[in-house]
Amino acid sequence: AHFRRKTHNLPPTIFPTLPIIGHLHLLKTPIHRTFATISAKHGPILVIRFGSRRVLLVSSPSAAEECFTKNDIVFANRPRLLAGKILGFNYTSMAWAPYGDHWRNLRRIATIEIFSSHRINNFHDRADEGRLLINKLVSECSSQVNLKLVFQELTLNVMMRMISGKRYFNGEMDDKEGKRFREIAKETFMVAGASNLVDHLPVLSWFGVKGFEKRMVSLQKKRDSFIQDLIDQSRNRKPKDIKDNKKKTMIEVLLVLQETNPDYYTDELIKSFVLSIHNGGSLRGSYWGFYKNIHCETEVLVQSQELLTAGTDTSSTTMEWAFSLLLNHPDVLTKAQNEIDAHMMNHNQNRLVDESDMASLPYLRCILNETLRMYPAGPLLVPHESSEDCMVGGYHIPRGTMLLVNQWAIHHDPSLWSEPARFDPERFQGLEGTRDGFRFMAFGFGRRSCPGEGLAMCMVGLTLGLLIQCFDWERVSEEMVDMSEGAGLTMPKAQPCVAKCRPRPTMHKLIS
Ligand code: HEM
Repeated sequence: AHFRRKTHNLPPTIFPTLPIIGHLHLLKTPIHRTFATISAKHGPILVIRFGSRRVLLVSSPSAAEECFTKNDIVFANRPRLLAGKILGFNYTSMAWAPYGDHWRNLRRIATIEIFSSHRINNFHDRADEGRLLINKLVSECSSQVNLKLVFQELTLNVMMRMISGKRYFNGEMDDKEGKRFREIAKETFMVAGASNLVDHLPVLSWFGVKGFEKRMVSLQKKRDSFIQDLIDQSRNRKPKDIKDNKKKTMIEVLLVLQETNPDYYTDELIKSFVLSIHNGGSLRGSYWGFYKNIHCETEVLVQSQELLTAGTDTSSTTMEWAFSLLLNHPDVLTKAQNEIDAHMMNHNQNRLVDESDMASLPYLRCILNETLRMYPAGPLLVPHESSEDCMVGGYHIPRGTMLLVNQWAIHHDPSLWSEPARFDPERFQGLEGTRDGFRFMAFGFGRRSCPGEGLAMCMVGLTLGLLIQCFDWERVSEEMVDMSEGAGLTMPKAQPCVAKCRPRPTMHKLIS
């Protein structure tokens, strides 16, 4: 059943709404699919309840457009969820900060000091990580390659090199510090796994919730002290690095700012900044735990996020989906290989692709866009919250409403895409960039959209380009790669992508 509350002109809702938990009982994983089914039945603008929290669920381009254009400032706030309090440094990190001066300043620093193309180009070498990856694959080629691990380690190395100049996987850092980092990463996975409780909602007890909170707090302490150590080390190294402007790490950039304004650029701020950057896309939560929190208020939604694995999570998951699609569509893989070969031939060059080639490889970009359409790493974006009353689709939306934009539903709407379930990179031919109005926006839109977009596209594009250029790839058996989505809000693959590769004969010289 479905009705409209004419009196207040609120959007339609759905029945039944249960006491305390609201509509939480309806939520089955993968949650973006459940929401898409609900919206297809009841409409693209709906109000549902997560316990006491009012949630606006939007799943059409025109409604999304209204939220992120005329109402962009109103929705630029974030809801205060438990994870934001604990992992988001009491709501001071970029992703969790309420809309206001502090958030604006973080975004401004990030835009200029971290994500400007000048900085992205000068941060510690992603191409170098690419080459190390090729070496690793050449030596592992005889056996099957677990691409999930390969991509996770690569993106962790890239992000940590950018942040602190260090790499922690495969190589030099097999010391105490590397071990500590890898342990934190592992624990993050465990906490993430343990808290994926949506299936067990009815049996959750207050103790379960408290136990989880305790684990998050303890994990956060370890991350905090890890980053503090990195800051202290950088502080000791600083004078000589400052001169070498090009090779400054992110921590060093922030330490220079600390000198000019120590009261604002405290170590706390640097830590929250580092973690929210590192956290990258996973702010939307690599998973959400929904619980019935009987004890406290009637707050029932807890969004959790990974930190140390997370900035990497969105990018590495995107790489994994892209590669799985390519393994299942060898014709597309060959076409991408031909494009890279032709590009090199046209320029009379015999070298590995680098980021500067990306603009000349439109088909590779189509593959990325089509991957992000089918498997957007933030299928529901990150939750927003309205800071004032506003109107969407002619409905009245009260202040304090949490906004979820189901971009997965928009990306799979058959009235917007022909055969949405088909992998068809050609459909993006001619599109420059990563946005197609409001029907395709894998990085969000407006003030709160992803600041890491440029970096992510470089990192994912370069990695795929190198692997396609250097190796021939095959599935491990006749069977197609399993494409099921695991439980979680960053759209993880249920099964890790495993493949076989062989260096291409024409590339032997270059990669040996
Ligand atoms: C393929 C990779 C990625 C995808 C698909 C992605 C997507 C997104 C999306 C959909 C949002 C939420 C937008 C909204 O709230 O409406 C977001 C936010 C964010 N992303 Fe990304 N992202 C990716 C990679 C990264 C990387 C590599 C970084 C950092 C290095 C990053 C940093 C952030 C931050 C800090 C926010 C929060 C911004 C704010 O609240 O002001 N992302 N991302």
